[in-house]
Amino acid sequence: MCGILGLMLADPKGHACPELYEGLYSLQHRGQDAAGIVTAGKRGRFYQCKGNGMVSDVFSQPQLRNLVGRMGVAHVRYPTAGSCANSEAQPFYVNSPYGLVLAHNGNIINGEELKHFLDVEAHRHVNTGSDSELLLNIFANELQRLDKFRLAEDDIFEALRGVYDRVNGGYACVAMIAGFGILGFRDPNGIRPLVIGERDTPFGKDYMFASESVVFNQFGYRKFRDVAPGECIFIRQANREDMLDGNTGPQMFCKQIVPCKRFTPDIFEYVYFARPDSVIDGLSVYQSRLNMGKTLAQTIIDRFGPDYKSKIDAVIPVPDSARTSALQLAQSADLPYVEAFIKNRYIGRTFIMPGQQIRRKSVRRKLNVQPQEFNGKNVLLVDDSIVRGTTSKEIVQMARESGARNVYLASCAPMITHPHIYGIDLADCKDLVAYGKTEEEVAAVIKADGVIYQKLEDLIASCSTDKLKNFEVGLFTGVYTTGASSEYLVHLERLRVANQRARRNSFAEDEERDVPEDVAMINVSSD
Ligand SMILES: O=P(O)(O)OC[C@H]1O[C@H](OP(=O)(O)OP(=O)(O)O)[C@H](O)[C@@H]1O
Ligand SMILES: NC(=O)CC[C@H](N)C(=O)O
Ligand SMILES: [Mg+2]
Repeated sequence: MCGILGLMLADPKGHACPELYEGLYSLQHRGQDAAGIVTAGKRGRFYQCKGNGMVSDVFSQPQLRNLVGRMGVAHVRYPTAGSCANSEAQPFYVNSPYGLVLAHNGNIINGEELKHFLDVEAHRHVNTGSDSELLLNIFANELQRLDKFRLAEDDIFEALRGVYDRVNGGYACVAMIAGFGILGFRDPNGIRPLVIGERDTPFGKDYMFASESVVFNQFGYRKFRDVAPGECIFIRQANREDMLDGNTGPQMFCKQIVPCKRFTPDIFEYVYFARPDSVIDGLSVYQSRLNMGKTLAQTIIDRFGPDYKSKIDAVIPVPDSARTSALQLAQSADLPYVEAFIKNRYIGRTFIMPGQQIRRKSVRRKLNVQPQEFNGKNVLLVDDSIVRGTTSKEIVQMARESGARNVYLASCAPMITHPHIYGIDLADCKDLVAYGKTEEEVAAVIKADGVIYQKLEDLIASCSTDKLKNFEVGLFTGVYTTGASSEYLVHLERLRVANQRARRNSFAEDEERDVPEDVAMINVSSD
């Protein structure tokens, strides 16, 4: 679950960079490993700054000033394929044809096949282990095949048809074509989210693509909608004919490239990935989390029986993501809600940090207790999900150290027993605390007096609307929207184990230990 942005300003003298940079801060929760911005200047030249680190680490003011031009794309990365090397920071660039840049959120599940095709048939050089670079090269190859001196909108749509034919997985992408425009497209199942917003200006409309609608609020993009599964939206810079017609602003073209296969957005966006103030596929993430709290309250009442109030003295959220649901749970069950874990606002999300040791340490650095809220009490801790159990083990222990009598843990998500192939970097399903276990066994591992999970049907009901009925829920069931062969799952596991080893050794690829990783065009980040 990376975060992506694309921006085209109507003002020909405008600069997209400041808004892209600010926008990345609103998507920082989607990826903390790397960040990047590429803009296109007036003469079609690209300017880039990217590298490993948080948004605040990667960009300096002088570097940002060098990112000129009214259109650009940007990315924050949480690696799910390839490695954590600097050179895999996005957006990616290829010079041929036309000059292309792409930023991708998702995971491609037929990467090996694509790599073979690009090598043997398309003869395109791929420089990293990133699936996003494969995707960009597939797009480039499809454009190349059209063999046009200058592109028209329909050529882009035609090329994308080829991309949809070849690429399998979950993907939401924004791309930029030098001197021409920006585009956004989404996989045919709508697994990964993408929204487009527009804003009126004296020069025409500004257009912005974003992983989450939260970005639009801060910049005044009042009108926005989801990119449909299988749809591409292309925003073209005004050309000579437009100008002659008096249209100086960018022009928007929408095309359903392939029919929507099965509309199955990733339910984990609602559980954890997204910010509560975003709206994804028409459903407010905040509302879905309130719903989860309500249904989970009922499961808890059923579990503890009619005298549940005598068994639970306080409902305590595990900051940050569980807050909304926990508050609703407490209200629905008429139990006191207590903010007894205090979060250090300067520590990022621990789950998406690379490496188990740093994750474990960070839970303690991130969360601290108000001991009087635990002392002598029976507490119900509420988290949005229990994945590896890193957070749960620590917080249960912290509650006990503060004198809690009984410590129960409730999860807004059901038991996570399978890999999340489109968004979570998990090497092995044995790393999942619930893998092959019952609720009682999970409770024993995390040393809680009881663990209560949301039922899958309740989670689905919490996220369902008139238009949203089906979801990608493979991490709970092992059945994935796009299918996933056992070979792919083994491949993914091997890749991620290798990455974990590389991270431990703090370099990306054994044989390239002494080699500067970044082979890139004007890389302002290393200037
Ligand atoms: O069982 P685990 O492997 O620990 O993973 C689950 C935990 O990780 C996430 O928190 P995180 O700190 O990443 O983000 P948050 O501040 O948004 O809750 C999630 O909200 C759970 O608390
Ligand atoms: N989390 C993501 O969306 C990751 C995108 C891509 N698979 C990468 O690893 O860079
Ligand atoms: Mg959390």
